[in-house]
Amino acid sequence: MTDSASGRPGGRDPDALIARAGLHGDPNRDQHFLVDDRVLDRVPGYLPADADTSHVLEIGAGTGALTDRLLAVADRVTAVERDPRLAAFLREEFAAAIEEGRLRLVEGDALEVDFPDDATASVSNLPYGVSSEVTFRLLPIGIPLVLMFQREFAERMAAEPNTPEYGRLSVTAGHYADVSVVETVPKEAFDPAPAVESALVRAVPRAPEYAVPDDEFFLRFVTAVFTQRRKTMRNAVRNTAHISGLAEPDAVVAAADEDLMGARAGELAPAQFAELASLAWDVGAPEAEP
Ligand SMILES: C[S@@+](CC[C@H](N)C(=O)[O-])C[C@H]1O[C@@H](n2cnc3c(N)ncnc32)[C@H](O)[C@@H]1O
Repeated sequence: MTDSASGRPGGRDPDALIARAGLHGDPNRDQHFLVDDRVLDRVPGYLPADADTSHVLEIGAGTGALTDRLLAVADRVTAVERDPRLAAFLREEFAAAIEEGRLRLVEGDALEVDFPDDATASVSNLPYGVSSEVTFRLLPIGIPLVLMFQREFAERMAAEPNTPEYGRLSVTAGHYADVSVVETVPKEAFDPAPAVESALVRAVPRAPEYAVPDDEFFLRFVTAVFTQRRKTMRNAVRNTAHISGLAEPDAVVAAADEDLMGARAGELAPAQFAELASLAWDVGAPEAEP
């Protein structure tokens, strides 16, 4: 593909896009545009080889540098952008793709707009201020994701038990998908440069290797006990009933395996949380709304 506006080989030049948009990224609006062509060109390739790219969803399209690369691999792209100035620019810059029905631009907040029902994958350089909320809107859809995060967040998402990074985020993200960090990205790859390094994560959806009686309760239970990660599970289960919604936390502690109750949350594998959450569901009298 050639950048029709710049004549460069490859996708549209990210610096030229910013110049044409005529604005500077505003960090207060989570605007850090990816300007390293090599990174941009690699991003869509992190989708699994067998991913269906018929309809790719992009959150936070900015000046469209990634949108352009997505249009090169996808049949259709839906791009969400909250900033009206960027949305207006994208409509002009990508008028041909919009006209052809290959690009749909949704101007609005990614936390509020409806995502398309038939999206087959999402590839996004996320607005970091809402990356967690957006990710937990995307994960339950069950499509492959390639998402850029702050590096620390990415590493927490992909962490294994018994590491400092392992926590609520690792277990809850891992409930929906196999999560891995596929590339770390330096600050200089962005304009303006963010305060911290970034990383690209791939999430491949799959059913968890354990069963839980209720997804919502499982996630709530895990969230609750990790608020007391320095305590034994025995104390964490007892002290966090107001979060997990357990009316009878002592009954859970009494019925649970001694070894599990003596461990700390950071030492338990997802399947062990599932075992405990199932027990808690049966004997702990969870309330619907804590
Ligand atoms: C990190 S920039 C990425 C821009 C572009 N995709 C790129 O890679 O250069 C995030 C973009 O998300 C937009 N944004 C910020 N908050 C948003 C929200 N709540 N909903 C939708 N877009 C948002 C910003 O205006 C910005 O364009």
